Amino acid sequence: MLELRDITAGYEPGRPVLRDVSLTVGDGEAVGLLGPSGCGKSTLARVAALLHRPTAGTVLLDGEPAHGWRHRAPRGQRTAVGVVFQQPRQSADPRLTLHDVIAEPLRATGRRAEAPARVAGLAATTGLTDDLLTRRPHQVSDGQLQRACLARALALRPRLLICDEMTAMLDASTTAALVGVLEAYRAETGAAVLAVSHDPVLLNRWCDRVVRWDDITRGTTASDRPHPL
Ligand SMILES: Nc1ncnc2c1ncn2[C@@H]1O[C@H](COP(=O)(O)OP(=O)(O)OP(=O)(O)O)[C@@H](O)[C@H]1O
Repeated sequence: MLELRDITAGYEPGRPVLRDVSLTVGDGEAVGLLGPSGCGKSTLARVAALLHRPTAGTVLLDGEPAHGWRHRAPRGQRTAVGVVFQQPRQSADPRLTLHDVIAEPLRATGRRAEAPARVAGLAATTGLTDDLLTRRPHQVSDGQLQRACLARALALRPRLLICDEMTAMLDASTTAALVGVLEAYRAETGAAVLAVSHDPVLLNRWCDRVVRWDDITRGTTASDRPHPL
């Protein structure tokens, strides 16, 4: 489903935060990626989701190399992948109602007509009531907003879900609810998952296989570099 080959990526020329990282997620497989804070997990997740262009290496989705990132990614590749980030408030437009947050991918792909039925179904799946759907992000809790972000990630029925510390800021019951939603979605659709976290207990419970950052990188990482004084 997803193959990351010798990925090098960063934010400033000549200063990669990760180097020569390789990782594969098979069809229908749930892979956990475990690593310390700051090593580059989120950066790699963004590369895998075609949101951040690597400086070197290849991203393959279903064996097809990716050539475009963000809005330049081909629609077929972009819509095959759903992403949930750690901070829902940074990834949801504060002007939109939760209904419209969830419907965003449908609107962006010209499928607006499907939104009412699809959003209602996703809201039920993720435990959002009609009342919450009419509110804006600042009028709901982090957990409620993250439920909407997960619903948004599922809106186009992705075949790969990338969850970057999806539950890091949530309480135990919301964490269990969201992981339950994902497991039900996988059971129904056979989708694959790449779950990024620094919590081994969660990843071991949730994933078929857990890989450690040190096992997938051959080069130095941000955390290896000396900090400037
Ligand atoms: N937009 C950015 N611009 C510049 N540097 C960044 C940016 N995002 C991340 N970095 C830097 O890249 C390095 C890796 O960050 P990244 O968020 O990928 O790590 P992480 O393993 O996901 O960390 P955490 O577990 O704390 O979320 C860090 O040194 C970070 O400061």
